Amino acid sequence: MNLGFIFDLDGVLTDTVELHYHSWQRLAEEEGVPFSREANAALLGRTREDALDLWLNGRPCSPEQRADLLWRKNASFLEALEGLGPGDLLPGVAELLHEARERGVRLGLASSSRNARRVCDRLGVTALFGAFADGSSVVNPKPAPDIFLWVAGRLGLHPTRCLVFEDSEAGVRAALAGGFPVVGLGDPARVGHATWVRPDLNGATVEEFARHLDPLPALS
Ligand SMILES: O=P(O)(O)OC[C@H]1O[C@@H](O)[C@H](O)[C@@H](O)[C@@H]1O
Ligand SMILES: [Mg+2]
Repeated sequence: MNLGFIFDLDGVLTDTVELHYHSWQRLAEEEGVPFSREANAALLGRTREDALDLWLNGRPCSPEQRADLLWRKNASFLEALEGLGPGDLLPGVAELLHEARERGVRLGLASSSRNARRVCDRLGVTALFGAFADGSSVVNPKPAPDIFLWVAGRLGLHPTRCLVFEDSEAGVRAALAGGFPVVGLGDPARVGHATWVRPDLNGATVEEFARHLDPLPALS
């Protein structure tokens, strides 16, 4: 089918947002600096390095300290990942992925995380994606559109034929900048500028999204 779905990972397919948050929070406690859930919202969709800059909030940091903080943050995240399994897909995700596959919708994954493959392997969904991009795939990260354009290219589809699913402000901006229609998932204060907004993917169907795309694809 001449239609693609491109998924962000953290906060869209699974709730690793919470694991990233706890890793940054733990680092903040160890360093004796402030951090909050509100501050964490700005880190969503950002690469580890860009997230560190936001976490530092202007505090000075040497290259050696940066490397140490990044290593510790990731070590703590990897530790938390050990408990992750196929049961941790968010509500509606497994159903939507499998319906899309059955109907021939081309599936792509576009995540800023360099742990994306490890996370998808744990969730048991890696093989569903015809194109897979992680935090090492493009030079310019979200909110630049590059990662979505790269995945659409690998799927062989024009951006207007691919629907992006995102939970972060940076990700929604990236998709819109690339000319993609985008479904923003979660708090409208964060993703309200998306083409459509939904609380999550619970109850989502291919038909619901496909009918928004012009020209309408024939669903078999
Ligand atoms: O540290 P990692 O696993 O490479 O992840 C980088 C980023 O990946 C994104 O998917 C998350 O939304 C961000 O919160 C995270 O900072
Ligand atoms: Mg996300």
